[in-house]
Amino acid sequence: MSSRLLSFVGRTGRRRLMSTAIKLTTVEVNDKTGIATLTMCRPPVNGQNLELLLDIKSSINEIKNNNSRGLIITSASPKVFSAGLDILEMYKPDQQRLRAVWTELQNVWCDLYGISVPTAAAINGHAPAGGCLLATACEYRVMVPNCIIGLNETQLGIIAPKWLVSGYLNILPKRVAERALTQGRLFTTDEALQEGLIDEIANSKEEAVDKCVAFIGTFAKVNPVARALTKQQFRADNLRQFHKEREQDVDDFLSLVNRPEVQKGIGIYLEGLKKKANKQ
Ligand SMILES: CCCCCC/C=C\CC(=O)SCCNC(=O)CCNC(=O)[C@H](O)C(C)(C)COP(=O)(O)OP(=O)(O)OC[C@H]1O[C@@H](n2cnc3c(N)ncnc32)[C@H](O)[C@@H]1OP(=O)(O)O
Repeated sequence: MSSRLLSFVGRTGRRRLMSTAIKLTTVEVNDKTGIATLTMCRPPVNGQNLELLLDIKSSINEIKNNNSRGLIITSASPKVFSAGLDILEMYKPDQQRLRAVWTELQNVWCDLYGISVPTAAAINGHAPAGGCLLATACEYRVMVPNCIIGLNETQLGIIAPKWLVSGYLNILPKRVAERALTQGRLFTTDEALQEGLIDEIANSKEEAVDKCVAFIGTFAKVNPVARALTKQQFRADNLRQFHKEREQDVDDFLSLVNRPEVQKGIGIYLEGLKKKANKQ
């Protein structure tokens, strides 16, 4: 949860500042279907800063504990599912915070990847890098047209670690995954469907959510315990490997991000993003 200072005029006529907690995610459970929708709400692009990651984690845990029949993840932004890690967290970073950001990204991934209920991503906008990570941790993906999705880390001079790549490898043939990762390729919606990175295209967010609901509905007559154990069987090796390496992975991430040439690259990339945004 992040906090914001609200200014108001109190009874004495003096202006006061009040700190309020703002959640960057919402969870809504549909009474009829029992399916929970987790919506990311950090405008403009759901950049994954520490606070958003903490809220996603707490929402996944809420869904784990409220007997929901399934989880759909989506975004409140009209054009972007998530732009991935907030690049400002990686540029000239505070070391303790950077460590916490990466640890929470790991937590979000393993909670979403390992949750027993069926999961689906209603990708209602662009989903590069960490956005793609969230989508590929799910069991099903529906995306709106004319957007991009993929792991573009090499374009930023950083390397997606094995646990992050495992979502890709669950979905794409190894050959396609290797080429896409080494190129830092971002797939258009049509290309993503063609390669199997997404399962369906929908014309709107509402249609994407409906298609996710239909996917989760396919398990209605399947024993949920048998389903969950089967899912775990498929995902256990990746999770075991991740837990073995997670601490080393945090150290590797920090030392990579702190390299002067990587800092320089991130700075240039950020400038490019800002220039592009100002031109629009
Ligand atoms: C061991 C090491 C392992 C490393 C593994 C790393 C794993 C994950 C890393 C990441 O997730 S790195 C993040 C990579 N993300 C990107 O490269 C996406 C960059 N963004 C875009 O391409 C576009 O913004 C978009 C998502 C396609 C959306 O385009 P749109 O035209 O709708 O919006 P913009 O005008 O470009 O942006 C609006 C506004 O947001 C700022 N912004 C965009 N993305 C980010 C971001 N990831 N972090 C921080 N800020 C971002 C952008 O600069 C604009 O800001 P203003 O100029 O308006 O202030």
